[in-house]
This record gives sequence, structure tokens and C-alpha cells, in this order.
Amino acid sequence: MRNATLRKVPTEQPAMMDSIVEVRGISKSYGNVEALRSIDLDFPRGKLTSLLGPSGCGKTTLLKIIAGLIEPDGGKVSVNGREVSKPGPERAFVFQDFALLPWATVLRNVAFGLELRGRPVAEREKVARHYIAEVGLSGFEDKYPHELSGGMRQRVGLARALSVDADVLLLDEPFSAVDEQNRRKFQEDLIRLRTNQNKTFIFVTHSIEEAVYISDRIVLLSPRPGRVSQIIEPEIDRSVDPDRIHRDKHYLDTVEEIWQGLKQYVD
Ligand SMILES: Nc1ncnc2c1ncn2[C@@H]1O[C@H](COP(=O)(O)OP(=O)(O)OP(=O)(O)O)[C@@H](O)[C@H]1O
Repeated sequence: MRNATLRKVPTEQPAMMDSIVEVRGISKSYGNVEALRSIDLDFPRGKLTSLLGPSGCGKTTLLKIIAGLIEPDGGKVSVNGREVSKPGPERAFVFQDFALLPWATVLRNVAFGLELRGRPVAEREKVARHYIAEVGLSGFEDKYPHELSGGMRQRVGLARALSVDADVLLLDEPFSAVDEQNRRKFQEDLIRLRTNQNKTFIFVTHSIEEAVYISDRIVLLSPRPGRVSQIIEPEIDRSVDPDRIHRDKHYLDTVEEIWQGLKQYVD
């Protein structure tokens, strides 16, 4: 396979990049636990960026600060050039535990974000049906969350995030609760959605393989207090068969190189 190389990017970002999310000097402590120290990051528009690093290095904290769900102690986050301090319609958060309404059908769950925004029922159901199809759940509109597998519930969460038409989708380990088959399938869907929907994805994962497989860029955070230690662009040609990518030497070398850098932090 051609065109699969590891590219390291300076952690000081070039000013010319079209970034949709800008993080400047973000710090956060919980009591005397310093989670994040002075994070500066730019997230390119229309790309998928993964946050990767040892357990407890502040990945989820950073994602929630970008979402406006946690207030930082210092620094600021801008989205589309505008400083943000609370959740807003241009960002949608897909929770690790799905956060679905157990008493509502798939259709209602997916349409829920639009319902909160007071959109008419016909419009929100039309949009919801569209995204239910996009994530491969057509035919399940009238099911309830307890009737679905973990992977399907995760898709409902993603469809809900897509249906509110946010520019930025924030995903906190979306595949952690699903089995390997569903994980692979969902990764492929995410790559397709990223291309078709032209959304910006910011993605927290524990998995080096997953990060290399799906990401346009990978931000490696150092152990707590989390700081940006490296930015990597694994230039993988994703137009080829996914099974070929997983066996490709460049893919495997990239995974190995990141692992060599991270393994010192594993007990
Ligand atoms: N609400 C909280 N109160 C106290 N400490 C917290 C809180 N949330 C997170 N922490 C601590 O802050 C640090 C960063 O946590 P965070 O969940 O952001 O890291 P993470 O990199 O996402 O971790 P993991 O990979 O294990 O999910 C950890 O040491 C965690 O224990």
C-alpha cells in the first residue's frame, strides 16, 4: 500500500492551519490533583483528531472542557473564533455511557436534541430518520434502548449528535463498551461519516491501533499533569480495504512507534 507514513507535526501549530477549535493555555486541577497543565492545541476543521495518552493524563477532562461541561482553572477555548465557556449548538458530545433516555424510542432519542431546541415534530423526525439510516439503524426506530446491543446504543448516541448538526463532534471512548466486531464496523462507519458529513471529530481513545486507524492526527498527552507531548499525522490511505490497512507495514510501524513512546508509562 502506498501513502502510509508517519508524520510528526511541531507541537507549536502553524498559524496558517484552518482550525475550528483553538485551545490556549488550558489548565485544570481537581483539588491537589493537577490534571492538565498549559495545553495549547489547534484542531483542524473537517478532520478527526484523537487524544491519546496514559490513563489519567486528562483526556476526558480536556474533551469536557472543550464541550463546556467542565470549567478550566486557566486558559480559554475558542470555536469558530468565538470564545466558549458552556455547551453550545456548534458542539455535540457523545457520552461513553450512551446517555440515552431509557423510556424513549430510538427515534425519539435521536430527535431529542432537536426537541430541546423546540423544532417541530415533523422536521425533527425527518432529520432523525435520516441519521438513523446514516448510522445503519434503519428498522429500529421504534425500539427502546434496552432492546438494543451496546454497539447499537452507541450508534443511537452518534445519530443524536449528528442530527443537531453541530460542527464539532466530541466522542469520549465511544467504542469502549462494544465488542471487537462492532468496534471495527463502527470505526469504518466513522471514517465514512467524517468524509461524507464534513464534520470535525475530537475523539478520546485508549487504543493506539484505533487512533492510528481512524485519525487524521493524533495528539499524544504526557502522564499527569497532561501536556502535549507529540502530534502525529498517520497518513494512511483509507480508500483501500480495511483489512489491508490493519496488515500494512506502515500502519503497524506507526502503532509500534507510538507504543514505544507510551510503554514507559505503563506499570
Ligand atoms: N471529578 C473529579 N474529581 C477528582 N479528580 C478527578 C475528577 N475527574 C478526573 N479526576 C482525576 O484527574 C485526572 C485526569 O482524569 P481524566 O478522566 O481526565 O483522565 P483520562 O486521561 O481521561 O483517564 P482515563 O484514560 O483513565 O479514562 C485523573 O487523575 C483523575 O483521577
